[in-house]
Amino acid sequence: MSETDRTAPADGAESPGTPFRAGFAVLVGRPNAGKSTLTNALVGQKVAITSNRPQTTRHTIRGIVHRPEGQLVLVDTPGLHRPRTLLGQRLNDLVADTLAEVDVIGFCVPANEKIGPGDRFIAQQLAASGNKPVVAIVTKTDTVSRAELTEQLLAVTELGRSVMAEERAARAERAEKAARKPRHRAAAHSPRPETGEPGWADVIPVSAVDGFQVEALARLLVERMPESPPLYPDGELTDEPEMTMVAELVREAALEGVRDELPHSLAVVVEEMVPREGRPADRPLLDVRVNVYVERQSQKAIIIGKGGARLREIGTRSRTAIEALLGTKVYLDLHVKVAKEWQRDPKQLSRLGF
Ligand SMILES: Nc1nc2c(ncn2[C@@H]2O[C@H](COP(=O)(O)OP(=O)(O)OP(=O)(O)O)[C@@H](O)[C@H]2O)c(=O)[nH]1
Repeated sequence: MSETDRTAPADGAESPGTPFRAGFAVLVGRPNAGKSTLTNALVGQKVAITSNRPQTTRHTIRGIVHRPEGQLVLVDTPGLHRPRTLLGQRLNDLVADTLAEVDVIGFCVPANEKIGPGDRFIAQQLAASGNKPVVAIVTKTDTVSRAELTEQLLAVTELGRSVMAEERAARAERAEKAARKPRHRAAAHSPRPETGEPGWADVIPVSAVDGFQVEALARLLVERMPESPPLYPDGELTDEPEMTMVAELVREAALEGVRDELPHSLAVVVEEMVPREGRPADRPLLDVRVNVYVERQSQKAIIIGKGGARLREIGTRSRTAIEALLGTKVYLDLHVKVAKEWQRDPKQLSRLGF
């Protein structure tokens, strides 16, 4: 892309003297914290796939928020987890890589659930991850009373204060230890002493459902971006390849109404998307071939259902969603395959795009 492509937007909406800001933000939080829904609310169009099952977002999906004063490239990550399987580890690596690349981190904590070990674990990771500002976002405020919200805001603020203070103490201790070792003495002088109250850069309550404070959050995040021309042309909402979004739609439909353990054992790969030949120009048809991978024969049976009923349902539901996404008629060819222990097999993982 040439420099001229990256200059300020043609509408000239920003006021003279105010520098345009652009950069990257990521929303993290435990599964179901409301990250995908908030991404959609900020971007203003459905790009990330939501469902009421945890862990539907395996791929990093970017939404782009355009505002007169700046541009926010939003990366939606999977939930940050304690690693259990290799897949969990991969997800965590993905999260760590993403954190290193962004300008600001939004830490989502739902208003309607007590802060748990999962939240604390993520908060500690964020504190340890270094110098990126972390904005704590209390999500789903429409589900609680004012008093409950106040209580949660205080609890989240206190969580930030405690994890940041612990991290600061740990760093000071490490520096002191290093200073006692003669060969590290020179390096021990370099870290600057940390000043100011430890804690989150900001704490903000939002509701993606009724829109409460979504604009305020967008402004707050844009303010944290570096001065920069827009990174993407106006109007571009996502740069996620269509195939990944199609895979996410099938995955979402396949997870609907099935057992809790299935989400971890399910991967969706779009093998092919090709326009059907010989169709009239005004009535195109897209052939989409998709494989759904499960780990065990028993899981395959769950997906397929009695007499293939569930698979037909999944097909219809995801085809409708894909047609809406791509704006064209779709013929969906859906297959369920068993890929044994794929969660623990690095070769299979990379074949499936993880
Ligand atoms: N009432 C209410 N529900 C919300 C809000 N935001 C999200 N939800 C619901 O909470 C559930 C989880 O939301 P997601 O956006 O999928 O959560 P997530 O953090 O992306 O979840 P993972 O993909 O599992 O990491 C869904 O059922 C949403 O409809 C909100 O502002 N208000």
